[in-house]
Amino acid sequence: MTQEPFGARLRRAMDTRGPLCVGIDPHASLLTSWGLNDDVAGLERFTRTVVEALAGRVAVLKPQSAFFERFGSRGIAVLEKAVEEARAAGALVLMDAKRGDIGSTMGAYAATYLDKDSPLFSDAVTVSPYLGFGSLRPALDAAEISGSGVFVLALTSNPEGAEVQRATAADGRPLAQLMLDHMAAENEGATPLGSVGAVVGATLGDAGVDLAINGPLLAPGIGAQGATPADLPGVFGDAVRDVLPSVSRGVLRHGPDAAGLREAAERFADEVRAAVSDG
Ligand SMILES: O=C(O)c1cc(=O)[nH]c(=O)n1[C@@H]1O[C@H](COP(=O)(O)O)[C@@H](O)[C@H]1O
Repeated sequence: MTQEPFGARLRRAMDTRGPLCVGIDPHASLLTSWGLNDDVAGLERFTRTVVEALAGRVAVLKPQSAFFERFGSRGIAVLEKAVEEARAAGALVLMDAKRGDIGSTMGAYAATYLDKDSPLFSDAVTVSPYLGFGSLRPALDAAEISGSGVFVLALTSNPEGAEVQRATAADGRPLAQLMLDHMAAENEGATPLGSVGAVVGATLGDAGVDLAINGPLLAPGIGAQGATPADLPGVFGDAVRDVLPSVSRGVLRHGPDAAGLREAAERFADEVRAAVSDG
């Protein structure tokens, strides 16, 4: 059976479960504050708690691969299990791996995250286009085949990003705009939403670029990095309805209590709904 495209599945998940992505970022400091050891057993317990509390409720879970990779193969095994269990509970899994390389190597990353037969197969993956948008072609093609999605960095939430992303490209456009225009071309004609998303930080004040890519806009930076759901209309303007806000530490700090995690996620989703309907 052909998988329904990611954009359509995401739109439905956001409508039914609420417009929120919760990041699974097992920082050493969070493991400690949850009363866990900073080891594989702690990682496993932390991840299982988040998945059990939230995978049946939130639209998207976004594990940050680095926090699992730092434990080597046993950390990756925890990540594989989390992806499988979160998807089985109905959450879409966005693997935050931020991969980017020459096209031939990008093919191997695509096989890792976007091929149905891979143990790390996810609903979507984050990638960097700053080796040239065309270097992402293997990932874009693999996503189309498996009905998965690709989130491409455009304007990241960190202040250092601007020196690259707002630099002027050869044709006079800001580099981020050039990338967004490539994304819009990939999503042309898709309904209700394309499967190529952009990453645009919620911390930016006013994005200052044209965000009409007909695809989802992942907005990290809410919570620990200082942005709030109320900032979203100012950053995204008319595109705010396609925004998928992402929160990691702002939710995770309410663990290990499952009810605390759920309440925090619900509160953020409610605040996002209110901000979007006012915006
Ligand atoms: O792609 C991302 O998710 C991402 C892009 C970006 O521009 N900024 C950003 O913070 N992120 C990720 O989003 C998460 C933010 O975590 P918190 O600041 O704890 O909510 C981290 O996993 C970051 O790696």
